[in-house]
Amino acid sequence: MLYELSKLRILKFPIHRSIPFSSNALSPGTEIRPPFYVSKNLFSTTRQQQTVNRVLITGGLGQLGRGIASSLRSKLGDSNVFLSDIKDPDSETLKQGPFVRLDIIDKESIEKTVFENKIDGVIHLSAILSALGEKHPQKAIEVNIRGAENILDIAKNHNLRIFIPSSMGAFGPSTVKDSTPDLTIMRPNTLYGIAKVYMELMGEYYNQKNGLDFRSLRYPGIISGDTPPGGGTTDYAVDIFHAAIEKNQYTCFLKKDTYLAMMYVDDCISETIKFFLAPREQLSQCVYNVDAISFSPEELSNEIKKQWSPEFEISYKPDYRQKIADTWPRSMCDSKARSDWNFYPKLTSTSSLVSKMLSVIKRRNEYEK
Ligand SMILES: NC(=O)C1=CN([C@@H]2O[C@H](COP(=O)(O)OP(=O)(O)OC[C@H]3O[C@@H](n4cnc5c(N)ncnc54)[C@H](O)[C@@H]3O)[C@@H](O)[C@H]2O)C=CC1
Ligand SMILES: CC(=O)[C@H](N)C(=O)O
Repeated sequence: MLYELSKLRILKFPIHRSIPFSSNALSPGTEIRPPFYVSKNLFSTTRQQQTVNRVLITGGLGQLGRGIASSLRSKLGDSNVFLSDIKDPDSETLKQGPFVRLDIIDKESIEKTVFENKIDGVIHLSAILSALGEKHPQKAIEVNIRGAENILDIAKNHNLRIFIPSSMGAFGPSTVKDSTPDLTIMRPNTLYGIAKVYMELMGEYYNQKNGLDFRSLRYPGIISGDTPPGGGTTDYAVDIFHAAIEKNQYTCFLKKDTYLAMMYVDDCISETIKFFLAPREQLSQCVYNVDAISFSPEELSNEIKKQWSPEFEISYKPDYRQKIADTWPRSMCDSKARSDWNFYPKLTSTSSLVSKMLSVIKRRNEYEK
């Protein structure tokens, strides 16, 4: 079925005129009412719904959104998963299910979408990633901090289950770098990391105080062959494959011995959906580390040489992203995720990752010819 953008795009707003907030502007006895879809703590502070049936995904046109939507649609039904983004989708994406154009800063439109479509779960992916955030600090604050505040507030007021990915970027230079535990020092020095820590703490606060069903996973760098990464410090581990296939050469923006925690996109998606749909009783905490593989650019390039071409050449030209990478974990301890809700990534070696990435990109290039 083709879901028409124009039908779902919020064009036919009920005209909501703002009432001047000076008491002089109101006649005595005037009642100030918020629009019908704006609610305030409709639900008791402890009630949590047991299932989710209709889900809104924000920031859904980035590296992870379409894959998460497609996997969730296979479980909940195509029409029950609403993809949204500030960007417009391509026609292929529109064919797959409902799409709404939403800016995460526009709280009123998000709340209206939630209300009108009987949304009971949110996967909030809108973000400005680490490297982009250091280049555009105001944008990072706006999207990562104000955006998270908006969506958490809506989830609290409408009793929605909410999943927001955190990141290994929530850790900082003073955090232990190997097998970083769930609970440890968190003093990140990027705007991205600071926003993630704030989001985690606000989610946990609403969980304790208002019973919000808040869930978060601290992802490592996510590696995908068919969707490009959105401006992070771990992007090299995707770019290197495209460069190898296209020109047998890559200039890496990190030093050759920079180890970072990583995960293949299929594992990220399947484990995220498992976690999002898990019964709340299975979860002993709101935020969990998840991890799969750790490698350096040199190790990755040696494996590419082995599996793709011995002629593949890599050179190193570290830039501002090196400073960010130096503050992040080489690996994270995810034992709690494994024992509580059975987190189980399938792709856990550099050689299997390289073989998977090469086959996905080659297949995609063939298809596009
Ligand atoms: N991809 C990765 O390696 C990792 C991702 N994460 C987290 O997972 C989540 C999703 O990540 P990706 O899909 O990789 O990010 P991405 O950068 O590829 O996509 C983010 C999306 O947010 C949208 N967006 C930006 N400003 C917006 C606004 N004002 N309103 C609505 N949408 C807006 C963008 O258009 C984009 O489609 C983010 O929270 C990210 O921090 C965490 C760790 C690793
Ligand atoms: C690990 C992340 O959060 C992301 N990939 C980034 O590099 O910013």
